[in-house]
Amino acid sequence: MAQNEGKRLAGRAALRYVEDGMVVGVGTGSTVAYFIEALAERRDTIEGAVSSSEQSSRLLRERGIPVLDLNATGELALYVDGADECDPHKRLIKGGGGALTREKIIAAASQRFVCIIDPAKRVDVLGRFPLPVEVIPMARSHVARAIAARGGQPVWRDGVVTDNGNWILDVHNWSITDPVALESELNQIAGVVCVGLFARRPADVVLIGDREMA
Ligand SMILES: O=C(CO)[C@H](O)[C@H](O)COP(=O)(O)O
Repeated sequence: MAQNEGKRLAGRAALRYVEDGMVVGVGTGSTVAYFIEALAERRDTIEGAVSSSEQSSRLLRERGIPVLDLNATGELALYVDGADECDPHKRLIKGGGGALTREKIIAAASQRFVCIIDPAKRVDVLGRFPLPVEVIPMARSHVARAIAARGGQPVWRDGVVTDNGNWILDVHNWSITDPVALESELNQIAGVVCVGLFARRPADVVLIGDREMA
């Protein structure tokens, strides 16, 4: 299956989790763009969406879907987002699109996290995709040294500024055998805003193309 077709199928398949009257949490990326396209067909039946990025907010508004403030909506029933990697325990690497912090906030505030991926995103062990870490700009070198001391190879995503005004380090060559422990450990480094590991709060449902992962 071509990768884009897998993304399109997954984006559409997530519609079956959308219920009337919902406020839907919406992630970021090319797979999510397909979901937003499908969600537009339901725009008259839902209340609106909470968006994880300026990019998704723009797409939602273009499709006539109201973008709501998470501070006003309370907890959400559903969050739909893509991922860069997914292991057999539904733990994820996210943040290839740079929206990891807002994505993690919405995932934490949602009862059900439906992750939509194409088959190429499945891995046995996380870490082939470089792990994104959002950092406060003045802490970039400090965090990079701390990560290097733990065996990772951080590379600054030079020129990229997140929606929160921060920078991103992409950590290469890490075979992440204990993602829950690593997520906790990296969160302790001063200057780290968010780690793109979604292991402490994994996805609840993973749709690979239009098929649900067991
Ligand atoms: O985490 C993300 C953005 O921060 C995306 O979900 C991830 O990068 C996958 O993107 P795509 O659907 O374009 O392959």
